Amino acid sequence: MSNTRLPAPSFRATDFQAAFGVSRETLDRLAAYEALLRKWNPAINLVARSTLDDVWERHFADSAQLFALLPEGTRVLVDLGSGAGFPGLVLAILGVPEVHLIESDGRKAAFLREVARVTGAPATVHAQRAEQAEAPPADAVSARALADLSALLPLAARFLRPGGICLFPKGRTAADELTRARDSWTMRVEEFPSRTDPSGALLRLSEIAPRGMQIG
Ligand SMILES: C[S@@+](CC[C@H](N)C(=O)[O-])C[C@H]1O[C@@H](n2cnc3c(N)ncnc32)[C@H](O)[C@@H]1O
Repeated sequence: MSNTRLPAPSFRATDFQAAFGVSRETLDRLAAYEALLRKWNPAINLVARSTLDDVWERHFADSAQLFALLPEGTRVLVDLGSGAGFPGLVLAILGVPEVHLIESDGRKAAFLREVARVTGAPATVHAQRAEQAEAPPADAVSARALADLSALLPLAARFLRPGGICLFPKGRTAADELTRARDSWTMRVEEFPSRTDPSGALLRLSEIAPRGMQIG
């Protein structure tokens, strides 16, 4: 995918295509996803109504920008607290081969299954809490807007293979969350600017281990 800056405002499908260089087929799958989101949202509140007219930027582009941060050869991605599918389901549509979406709300999980069915995305939905769900060892774990880093890391550690990485988009609290998390965890931290949230940061964490334990 190319890495041009996002145009604004009124960011639409054509802008998404220009920004990420995706194929016509991928764009069509995302358009089908958007249509389902609009259809289901009034009944089950998948995303804030105020963001529905801005899905291509606030949700699709915000998720898609993580694709370029995945290590080469990433096969299995586990997305925690997927909600309406951000970022995990977008990353499956963009080409991650095996994505596991973990979402404890049964109605949201049903929506995720329907989007995966309609778009053919390689996503398996687990209608369970992340504390209980099982998935194959993950090359990468993602989560957006689920929890503070100190709560996220033990959840992510349940799924990560040795040497796996975490991708967490964070808002302006990123630095404070990192400081607190470092009390209990050692990790390599890389921070990238968010292309959709000027006050946010994309955290890529690797070499993650509880303090006092050797890295696997
Ligand atoms: C604030 S929403 C964020 C959804 C999505 N990641 C996004 O950014 O749009 C958090 C989601 O996580 C789910 N959730 C909360 N705790 C969870 C847990 N322990 N395991 C799995 N899902 C959980 C909620 O049902 C909700 O859909």
